[in-house]
Amino acid sequence: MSSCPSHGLMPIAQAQTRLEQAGRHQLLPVETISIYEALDRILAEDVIATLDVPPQANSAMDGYAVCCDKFCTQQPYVVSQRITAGVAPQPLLDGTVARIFTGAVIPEGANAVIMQEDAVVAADGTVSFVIQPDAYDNIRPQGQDIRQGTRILSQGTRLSPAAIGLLATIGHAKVNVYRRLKVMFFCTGNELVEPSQPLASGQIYNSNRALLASLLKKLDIDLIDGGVIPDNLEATLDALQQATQQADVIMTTGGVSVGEEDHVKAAVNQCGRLELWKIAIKPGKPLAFGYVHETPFLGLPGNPQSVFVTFAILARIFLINYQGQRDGLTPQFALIASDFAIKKAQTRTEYLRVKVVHGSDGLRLIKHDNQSSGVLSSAVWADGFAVIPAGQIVSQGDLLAFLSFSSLLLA
Ligand SMILES: Nc1nc2c(c(=O)[nH]1)N[C@H]1C(S)=C(S)[C@@H](COP(=O)(O)OP(=O)(O)OC[C@H]3O[C@@H](n4cnc5c(N)ncnc54)[C@H](O)[C@@H]3O)O[C@H]1N2
Ligand code: MOO
Repeated sequence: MSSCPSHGLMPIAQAQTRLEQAGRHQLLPVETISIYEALDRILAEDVIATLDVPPQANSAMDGYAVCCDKFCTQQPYVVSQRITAGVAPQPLLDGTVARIFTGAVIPEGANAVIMQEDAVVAADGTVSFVIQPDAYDNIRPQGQDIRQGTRILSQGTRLSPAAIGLLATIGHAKVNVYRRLKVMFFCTGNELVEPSQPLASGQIYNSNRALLASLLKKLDIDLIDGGVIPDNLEATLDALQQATQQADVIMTTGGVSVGEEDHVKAAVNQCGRLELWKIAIKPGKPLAFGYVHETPFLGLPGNPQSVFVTFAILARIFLINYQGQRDGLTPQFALIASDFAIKKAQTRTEYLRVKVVHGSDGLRLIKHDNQSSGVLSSAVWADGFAVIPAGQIVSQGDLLAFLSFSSLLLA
């Protein structure tokens, strides 16, 4: 295990690269599904358009299709045909106009559409116009959206509502995607009690189970909830080994620190190998990554806020790469002025829970007073994380990288 020599901790960027490479090394099978089931799934092939969209030039307005060469605004025109959306028009007769509606195909011989608001219909049914049209006015040309033969979506795209709409635009009812990633997850700790059960002295409610399940669902992961593993090595070994039969990836919370009641690391070392441990991240330092036999394993620290941060900053990278995602891998961040100061530099890069507020001179980041790794309420209050790189102090007004929760969690 390589690590940062000064503090025995691996820099976050190095851990992220290792996790990305490990995730890319894995391959999921491909399946064909309906586009109506495909939201948030990962495309397993490039999609090439087999037709132009729109397939024919059509009208952008309700009005009249005209030929604007030799056009005269004073002249009354005979309306020689009526073209509605969905029908094939006849060629436009010389010296006439066609009544046309939005989305209807432009007839051969017409090269502009005049809106009906700019037309005057006489009692005899002829039409004159108050404007002189230019060629292509109010015409949506063939292939304006998509040209036949172009790649419209790339392998590795997470299918958004717009991407699914685009597949339908070119007539695809089905799409090839990677099978959903199966993650089996466990919480560890003798102190844990499930919500709704009575709480005895020394016990706490298991919040990581609900938290981690929700974080995984955000990535469209197929969950297997393994429940709680008690704090002993045999139970931990059993649970991890059984999980290799059921899941693509195993995740745990807790038990990765240095106390003799922390058995997860020891169990992974016994039935597999640990590749990463101790990252320069605050909170979340004891994040562990390795393999149980050959099944990838992610051990998140037990503190609920450490679960949230290590999931968003580290585990997510491994998971989305394993899912096959190759676009949008880097969360978007904004640089926003800090409304607070940090006078003491840290040895770990810190992810502070902050809110974005409107100050008199623009946006500002305010931080919650309680940044403890055991605290979840400040994460509900916050909009995202401000990143304070290891070794840096912050003065009021400094620009900080702000990562919104939505950019981190919507994959
Ligand atoms: N001597 C040292 N002690 C600790 C170090 C260290 O470097 N030296 N690191 C600290 C840091 S940083 C962290 S983070 C924690 C991580 O410890 P573990 O991953 O072993 O987690 P646990 O000890 O099992 O639990 C920590 C904390 O979180 C609570 N917890 C655990 N699971 C849940 C759950 N499912 N729901 C709610 N809360 C949970 C648990 O009760 C503990 O309070 O280690 C430090 N110690
Ligand atoms: O790294 Mo721990 O998560 O600071 O509390």
